[in-house]
Amino acid sequence: MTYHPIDKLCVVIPMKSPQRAKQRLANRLSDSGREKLALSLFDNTLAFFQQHFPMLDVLVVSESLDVLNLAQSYQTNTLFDDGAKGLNGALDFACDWVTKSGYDSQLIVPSDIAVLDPEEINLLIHAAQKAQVVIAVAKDGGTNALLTSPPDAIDFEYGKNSAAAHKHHARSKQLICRSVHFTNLALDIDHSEDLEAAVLRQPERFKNWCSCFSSAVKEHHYA
Ligand SMILES: Nc1nc2c(ncn2[C@@H]2O[C@H](COP(=O)(O)OP(=O)(O)OP(=O)(O)O)[C@@H](O)[C@H]2O)c(=O)[nH]1
Ligand SMILES: O=C(O)[C@H](O)COP(=O)(O)O
Repeated sequence: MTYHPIDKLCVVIPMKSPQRAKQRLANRLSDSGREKLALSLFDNTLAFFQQHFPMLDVLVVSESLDVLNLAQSYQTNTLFDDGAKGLNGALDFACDWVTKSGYDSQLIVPSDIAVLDPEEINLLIHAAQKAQVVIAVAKDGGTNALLTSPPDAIDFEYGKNSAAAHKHHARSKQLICRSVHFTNLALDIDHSEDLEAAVLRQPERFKNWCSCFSSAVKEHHYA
């Protein structure tokens, strides 16, 4: 098995405009609730990398100037993408920036992971020493982290069952690919059940969105 050292790594965080985020929660949260949830998860992601991985450069790609301003307050690099080509288009644009800026590797982390765990990120980076593509699989078969060396090792195909699609791309290019299943990294917040799972892990942090929870969860945690 080839040893593939990680030298210069850039973390890429895509974030759509909060106004159009968390659509799958539209039947459970008000518009301002969805916006606040998206921004709170994004802010938590920025704070996490600043606190636990200050040695890593971060790039935020978004069509929202408010999002890019918030990112700059955490001293990240920022890239405006108009969002016309969706998540994959924004990531192609970001990947181009990362490659041209001389990074050897890229770690894409969406801005809606409920609980980020430094140990899991360290394991992911460690796995990339022996694989050009490392995929942290989401609870629904999506891709919740994607570490590629070089950054443009594979095409991005985020969407339904993207973990399998990314694995397929890596295999078809004869790249070494590792899929990992981490408890925290698997939980991005898409549906109300995901918020319920998040509250079991961090009740205080997620209590503001309890209007979204089933009454059983509310009674159990906030009686
Ligand atoms: N820059 C950018 N980021 C995006 C775009 N679409 C999605 N994202 C980000 O990609 C990650 C995964 O997004 P999704 O789960 O598809 O979208 P979401 O807003 O979290 O939820 P839904 O609206 O319910 O799909 C989140 O960090 C989003 O903010 C886009 O068009 N541009
Ligand atoms: O992981 C993906 O491919 C996209 O982010 C969509 O997946 P999701 O349904 O888990 O958000």
